[in-house]
Amino acid sequence: MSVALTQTPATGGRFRPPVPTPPAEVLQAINGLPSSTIISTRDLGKSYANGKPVFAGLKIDIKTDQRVALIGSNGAGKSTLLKCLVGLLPLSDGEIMTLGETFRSAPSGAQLQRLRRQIGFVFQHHGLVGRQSVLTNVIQGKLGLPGGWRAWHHSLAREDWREEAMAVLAEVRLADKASSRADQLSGGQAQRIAIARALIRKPKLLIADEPAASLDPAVGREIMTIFSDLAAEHGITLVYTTHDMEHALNYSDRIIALKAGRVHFDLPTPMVDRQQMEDVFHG
Ligand SMILES: Nc1ncnc2c1ncn2[C@@H]1O[C@H](COP(=O)(O)OP(=O)(O)OP(=O)(O)O)[C@@H](O)[C@H]1O
Repeated sequence: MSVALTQTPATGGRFRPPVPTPPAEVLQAINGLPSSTIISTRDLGKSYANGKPVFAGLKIDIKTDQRVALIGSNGAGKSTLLKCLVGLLPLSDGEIMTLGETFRSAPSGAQLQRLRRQIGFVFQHHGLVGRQSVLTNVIQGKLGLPGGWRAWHHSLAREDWREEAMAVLAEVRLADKASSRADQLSGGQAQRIAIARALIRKPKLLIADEPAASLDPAVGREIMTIFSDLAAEHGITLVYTTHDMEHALNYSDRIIALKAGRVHFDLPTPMVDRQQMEDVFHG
């Protein structure tokens, strides 16, 4: 415990070797977070068909309501890990518990369905249907939920879903675009709609893979602010990948760094200094 608590917070410290993860009660005391676990992994390993391990022996525990930045240089395995955690990619080794579903290799069909109902996804490319309206795109976030066939078009949707869609559009400050075609939006606006489409599922867990990577710096900061604020406001656990140090430092409660197939550090964000970050990307 003393190792973690004596780390120099924030900027400018000298490089130190990988730091052990503080115990759960220390993380909780620092962040004031509840202690229920939303994701827990044991000895997690993943190799693709070429056999080369992307990572091995990973142990990660994520508590509810945390905003977690998963960082690492290109090819470090961030996207692979994120997809494994939610059952979108099969594991090679180990075990995962996500949202109460425990699986090895891959979740069962029923587990996957339960997971998908509780998770919102946002990817680097927004994946909106360009020729459809913003309102329809947001309502399509309900696909896969009970009665989800009504989400194919806003004209089929239940009245309360249309109201929910307008409410989440207001939260991303784009209610005035509800009837615009999605292909008439800027990249930043489209990503805000993708966030609204994830939020309408009322997810417990929001997964975002490089959500700001293809946006210019100012718009990227705006998107990260929306993510971080909405997750905190709605009590949604947010796990996002980034290779932007500022996006990791400014919008998370906790940073997990992957390097050379291992967890290089796993710390509350205020305890991470810039030199440690530099070492992840350039060391
Ligand atoms: N479908 C695949 N088949 C084989 N190898 C893959 C596949 N997807 C990813 N990889 C390899 O796995 C490693 C990790 O890739 P991954 O995309 O998870 O990293 P990342 O940290 O998200 O990278 P980036 O920041 O560039 O997106 C890389 O070496 C990549 O080439």
